[in-house]
Order: sequence, then C-alpha cells, then structure tokens
Amino acid sequence: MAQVYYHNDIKDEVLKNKKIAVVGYGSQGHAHARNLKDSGYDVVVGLRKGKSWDQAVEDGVEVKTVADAVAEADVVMVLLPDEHQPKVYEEQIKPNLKAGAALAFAHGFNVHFNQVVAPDNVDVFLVAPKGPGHLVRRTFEEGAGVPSLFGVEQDVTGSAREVALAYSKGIGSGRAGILETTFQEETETDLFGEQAVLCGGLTSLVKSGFETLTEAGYQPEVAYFECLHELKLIVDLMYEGGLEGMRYSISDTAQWGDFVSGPRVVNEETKARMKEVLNEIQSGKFAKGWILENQANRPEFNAVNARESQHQIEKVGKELRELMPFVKKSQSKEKEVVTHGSR
Ligand SMILES: NC(=O)C1=CN([C@@H]2O[C@H](COP(=O)(O)OP(=O)(O)OC[C@H]3O[C@@H](n4cnc5c(N)ncnc54)[C@H](OP(=O)(O)O)[C@@H]3O)[C@@H](O)[C@H]2O)C=CC1
Ligand SMILES: CC[C@](O)(C(C)=O)C(=O)O
Ligand SMILES: [Mg+2]
Ligand SMILES: [Mg+2]
Repeated sequence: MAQVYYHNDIKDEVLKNKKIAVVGYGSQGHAHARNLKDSGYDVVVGLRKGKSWDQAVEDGVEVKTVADAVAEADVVMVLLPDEHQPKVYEEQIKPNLKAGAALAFAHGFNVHFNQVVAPDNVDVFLVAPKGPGHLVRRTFEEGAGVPSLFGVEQDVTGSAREVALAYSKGIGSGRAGILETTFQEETETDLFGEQAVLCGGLTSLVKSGFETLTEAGYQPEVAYFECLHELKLIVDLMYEGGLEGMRYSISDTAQWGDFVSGPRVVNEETKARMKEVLNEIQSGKFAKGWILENQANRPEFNAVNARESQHQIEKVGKELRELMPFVKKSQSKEKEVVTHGSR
C-alpha cells in the first residue's frame, strides 16, 4: 500500500515562522486561508478589489493586493481559477516572488501544461485536496478533513517536501490522509476523475435517468427524487462503507438489479470512451481545447451552461429543494451567493 501520512506523522515547525499568501478567495482559497489561520499560521490573502476582497475582510482575514501579498510571502499558494492563473502569474506574482520562496498550486494544470513556468530560484509544490473547497472548510470546522495529494516539482531550498506536508496538515488533510504524487499524476487523474466520473459522468448519468423516466410519462418530481436527490444518500453509504457497505443497506431486489442492469448501462463501450477521454488528457488535447476556449471568451462554455440551466431537472429540483429547508441550508451554491459571490 502507498504511504499515507496522517496528522501526527507530520512535523510542522518548518512552516511555523513563514508568511503564507493565499492568492484567490473562492472555493479553495477561502478554505485554505481560513483553515491555515485557524491552525495558527500567518496568512495574507492576495486579491483584486471586489466581492472576494470584501468577504475576506468580513471573515477577519488580512487582505492585500496580489503583488503586495506575494512580495512579503515565503509560501505563495495560487488559488485563482486555472484559466486566470497564467496572466496573473506573469503580471503580479512572478515579478514579486522572493528568491527561496515556494510557489504552490492546488492543481497541476498550468505547471504540467507549461502555462506557468517558475523561476529557478523558488520551490514549486502542489497540495491538491481531493474534494470541493467548501467541504475542505466545512469538514475542518467539524473536526474532520478532506484527503490531499502533495507533490514537489522543484526543490531549491531542500525543504519543499516538508513544507508541502506541513501545509497539507494545516488545511486539515492530516485527519483524512495525505499521499505523495507528481504534477503529472495529479493533473491527469484529477482531470479524468472530474470529466469521466465525478462531474461529467455523473451529470450525464443523472440526466439520462431523469429523461428516460419523464419521457416514459412518469412525474418529473418522482424522477428527480429517484435519480438526483437519492443519489446523495446512496453515495454517502459508499463513502462510509464502499460498494459493499452501500449494498448492505439496499434491498436484495436492488442489489440484483445493480448486478444485472448496471453493467448494461455503463459497459465496455463506456469504458472505451473513458479511455478516449484519458488519452486526450494525456496527449494535451483537452488542455489545448480549454486554453483556446478561454482565449475566445468561452463561446461554447457559456452556451452549454445556459442550456443546462434550462433543463427540466433544474427547474423541478429548485422547486422541491425550496420545500426541504434542511437541504437548502447545506447547499454550497445558495450559500456561496451570499458568502462567495465571485463564483
Ligand atoms: N473548486 C475546487 O474545489 C477545487 C479547485 N482546485 C484548484 O484550485 C484552484 C482554484 O480553484 P477554485 O477555488 O475553484 O477557484 P475559484 O473560481 O473559486 O476562484 C475565484 C477566486 O479567484 C479570484 N480571482 C479571479 N480572477 C482574479 C484576478 N485576475 N485577480 C485576483 N483574483 C482573482 C476571485 O476574486 P473576485 O471575487 O475578485 O473575482 C475569487 O476570489 C484551481 O487551480 C483549481 O483547479 C483543486 C481542487 C478542488
Ligand atoms: C471534482 C472537481 C474538482 O477536481 C474537485 C472539486 O476536486 C475541481 O476541479 O473542482
Ligand atoms: Mg479534483
Ligand atoms: Mg479538478
């Protein structure tokens, strides 16, 4: 088994007297900044004036311009959207980076695909939480954490690995498990996971199930509960006990249906498509497409986003969630409009 590091395995003195600049205060940024601050670290957030700036001030976090925050920092964690990182890096981060500082990321995309090239006189590492930023904060506050991967690309000080481990512990990942990786492995597996399984695969599966039921004449509300709402309850059981743990709680009828019908829906053809997706990630084709889409001001991203928001599952879901205040309360997006309006 790979070595997994936990809270008590990690010495954190190496980070204790360092100033940490967290650039960006969105999903990951607010979680890293607040968790590190609560872990006793000296944190400054680097931002432009705007909603996130106001939110960070309201949260009691020290805020400066990106240039000023970077100039005084020993560790600079870049938590801007991936597509904004190269420009902000060139214009505001690189000119202000101290020699011997560490440049850090939560995802390897820009370093791996050469969109950000660090100078030779800094450490470069990543600490990539394997979960959404809002959960990195929420689980930390609950006394738990989200697992993280860490990896070192460049080590000029000789302490990059120790600093990355201490940083991972500071955001709470030592409670869940910390694994060593490379920028290449993190980038390719993260992109694959979010495209084929966690986000892309899942939304397509849910919508296809919902459409199959509604097109057959069943009530949209029934289809919503069956194909989307209950998914969380089933996935929670997998999170706690794996596939077997989930199957223990469902009926034998459901388990038999799982065995005979699941592999007909997600089959060898699906796996062949997954391999295609992975190949395009590994070859750089996906990255090139995403970079060009942003350079063209996101015509396709915006069109698909607008179309998706009009899907019947979104409309019926919104109405049903209004009637379940306990669901609405824990919903990151509704909460985010108030607390992290930039997303
Ligand atoms: N979302 C997640 O849970 C995960 C993300 N990651 C990685 O973490 C990194 C951050 O992603 P994520 O948290 O989703 O990012 P967000 O989209 O949530 O980041 C938004 C933040 O960036 C700020 N920002 C955007 N552009 C600029 C700019 N030009 N100058 C200054 N600030 C700017 C926004 O400020 P303003 O309010 O002013 O717009 C806001 O604070 C990415 O590398 C991503 O791949 C890794 C694991 C999970
Ligand atoms: C699953 C999506 C993710 O990779 C994440 C939350 O881990 C992301 O990029 O947001
Ligand atoms: Mg991820
Ligand atoms: Mg990702």
